[in-house]
Amino acid sequence: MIRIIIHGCNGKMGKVVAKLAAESPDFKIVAGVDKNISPLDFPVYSDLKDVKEEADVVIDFSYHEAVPDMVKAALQKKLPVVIATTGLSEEELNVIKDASKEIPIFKSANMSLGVNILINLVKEAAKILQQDFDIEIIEKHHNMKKDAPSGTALMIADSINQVLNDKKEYVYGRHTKTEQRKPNELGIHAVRGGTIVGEHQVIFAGHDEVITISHSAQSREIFGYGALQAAKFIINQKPGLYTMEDLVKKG
Ligand SMILES: NC(=O)c1ccc[n+]([C@@H]2O[C@H](COP(=O)([O-])OP(=O)(O)OC[C@H]3O[C@@H](n4cnc5c(N)ncnc54)[C@H](O)[C@@H]3O)[C@@H](O)[C@H]2O)c1
Ligand SMILES: O=C(O)C1=N[C@H](C(=O)O)CCC1
Repeated sequence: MIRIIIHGCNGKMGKVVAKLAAESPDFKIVAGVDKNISPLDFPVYSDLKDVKEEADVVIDFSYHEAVPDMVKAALQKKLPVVIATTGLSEEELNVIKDASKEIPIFKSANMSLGVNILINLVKEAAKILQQDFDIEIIEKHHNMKKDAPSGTALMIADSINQVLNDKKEYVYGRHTKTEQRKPNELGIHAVRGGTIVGEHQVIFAGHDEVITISHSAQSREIFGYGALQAAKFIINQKPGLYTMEDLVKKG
């Protein structure tokens, strides 16, 4: 049985992870950490460094500013970490990279299998269509989401640039009255409203034809399930920074 500490346990995703873990014989939540220490079915602390329970892994769905201290505490405790939180700054990402020299860290802006398959399809399409098609990404999420654009939209954009030798320049939420679109632009647009779980559309627009590759999350459970699979994977790895690609490759 894998013993888990949930960082961000009182949030929407923290609660989904706790529910899925409680339904499985493979996982046990031994403690939670949140700045909101409302009681749950397991002990809740305000800081990972104060957690007394023995654990095998930390799963983090919290807020970008909370991630560096969480990673430093995991490093002290020599605990592997699964990071799902998005909106991380360069500085925060560097803390993760440094820590991954000493502990195994899994990080993905989208824990669903479907989005990771979408990324493979988008990379292939981008290679084939790069000359004649403009690429734009539209993402839609619920009105409680703090970061925009989504971590997933940025991950998709980066994967396109990876196969196109960094030739795309990101343009966020385009608004102009004087300038037309340049061919090297990659537009990224964020919509926020209601309870939308997560929608990503990658649009390849050519002359008189449009190809759209899209993913629609129908529940938060797909992210929670993916995070638990990532926890199972990361506890057996050497120190390093791992992604969904490593998990999918392993099968
Ligand atoms: N990678 C994925 O598949 C995926 C899926 C869904 C959400 N997310 C990301 O996960 C994060 C959380 O999403 P959510 O919808 O659960 O948000 P949420 O706001 O519902 O929950 C975040 C929780 O973190 C807690 N928190 C905030 N600051 C903290 C701090 N300094 N220390 C400890 N706890 C703190 C909050 O109190 C809250 O309970 C977001 O960044 C979101 O984009 C990622
Ligand atoms: O609900 C959120 O917040 C989500 N965030 C991730 C992102 O920013 O890409 C994944 C989808 C849900």
